[in-house]
Amino acid sequence: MPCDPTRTATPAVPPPRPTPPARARPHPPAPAAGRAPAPAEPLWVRPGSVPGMGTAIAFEHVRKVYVDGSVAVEDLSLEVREHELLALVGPSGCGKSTTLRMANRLVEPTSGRILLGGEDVTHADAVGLRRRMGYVIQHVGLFPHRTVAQNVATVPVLLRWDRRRTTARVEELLDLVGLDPAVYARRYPHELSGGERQRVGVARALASDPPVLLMDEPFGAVDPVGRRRLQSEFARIRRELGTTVMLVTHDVDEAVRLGDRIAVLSKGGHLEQLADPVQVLAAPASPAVADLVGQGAAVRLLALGRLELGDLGPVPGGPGADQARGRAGPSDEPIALGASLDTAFARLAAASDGRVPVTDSGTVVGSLDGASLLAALHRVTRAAHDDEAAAGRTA
Ligand SMILES: Nc1ncnc2c1ncn2[C@@H]1O[C@H](COP(=O)(O)OP(=O)(O)OP(=O)(O)O)[C@@H](O)[C@H]1O
Repeated sequence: MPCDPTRTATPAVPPPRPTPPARARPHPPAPAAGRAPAPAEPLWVRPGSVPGMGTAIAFEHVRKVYVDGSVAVEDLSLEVREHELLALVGPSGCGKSTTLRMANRLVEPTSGRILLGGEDVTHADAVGLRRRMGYVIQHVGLFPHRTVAQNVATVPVLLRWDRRRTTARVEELLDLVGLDPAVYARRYPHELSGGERQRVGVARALASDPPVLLMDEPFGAVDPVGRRRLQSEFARIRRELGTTVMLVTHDVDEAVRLGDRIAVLSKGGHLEQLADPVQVLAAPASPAVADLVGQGAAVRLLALGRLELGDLGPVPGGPGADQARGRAGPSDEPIALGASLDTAFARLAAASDGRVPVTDSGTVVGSLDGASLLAALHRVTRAAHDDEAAAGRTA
């Protein structure tokens, strides 16, 4: 992950945030027994929000040429919507990290404009800008001689929060990322596993509740199982906080699992496609995207598609049903309408007779077999093609 060597990612003090909306998070985490009471003001003020409400970050014709003449990003225009997670994927060296680092000016753009919440920050004070954005990188960069609690408290201390508020915040964050403060707060980074260090890095980046979080291969140093767990926990945290996230990853599965939208880049920061995960998988906009999503696209789509009524065969035992095969046996546990297609696939594979009853609010509304699963997959793919075509018409 190359960068301008003169620049650092020192977290610092964010400007005051606007008064939170009255619709604060409905269930703030309760402080654990025996801990310092939570301060009167809510620690989490941003409710989980729907993406697409406005533009959080806009890149306008941004270009980066490094001092040795390498053109990392030729001419990139891209918008990150408020509250969405935009995943940047693409082959090694295509300019993902450069793009991310231009957002917080760890790398200075050569030309073009970058807007944060509508404000042109291309020439704003870079340190001040970084104070408004969390930043998580693969090798977390925890301070080795500070405890976990001190690491997480880095920004609150810079913000001169009082001790009680800082302690409450640190404990809340550690709870949030699944590390028991009683066990972990006093440990040092070398006393943690890679996955635990990664969690501390995420907690530290979230400590001041930044509206925007930049993440560069944040789970890259973790083994596949731990990575999967971290991803789902992070997805949950993000849903709760409504943080806007720009995530760089090599891992298409990670982009599909976490991204509201995916930006596929090719060499020179060329934007090949910017679309939701289903569209990228089912309707790749160019051979470069098709190449990136590869042979696994159909399997990945299974995880994204949902079972709908129109996909189903007749109700087992109902009119028109194949009576010989139709009735659900005790081992054929029904599956709910709206279940993900990969769950449906797994259930079907285990079914005693290749058919699974499907229920809606407890009532059997149809049955699932191989043909219906295929129909569902085709439906998802067709819809993605239609959406992509519509996007092309309006572009
Ligand atoms: N400080 C630098 N000086 C010169 N060239 C650089 C510098 N940083 C990056 N580059 C070049 O810019 C291009 C884009 O690099 P960048 O790190 O943004 O790509 P990437 O897509 O994040 O790659 P990876 O996935 O391998 O991390 C590459 O060709 C790289 O060699």
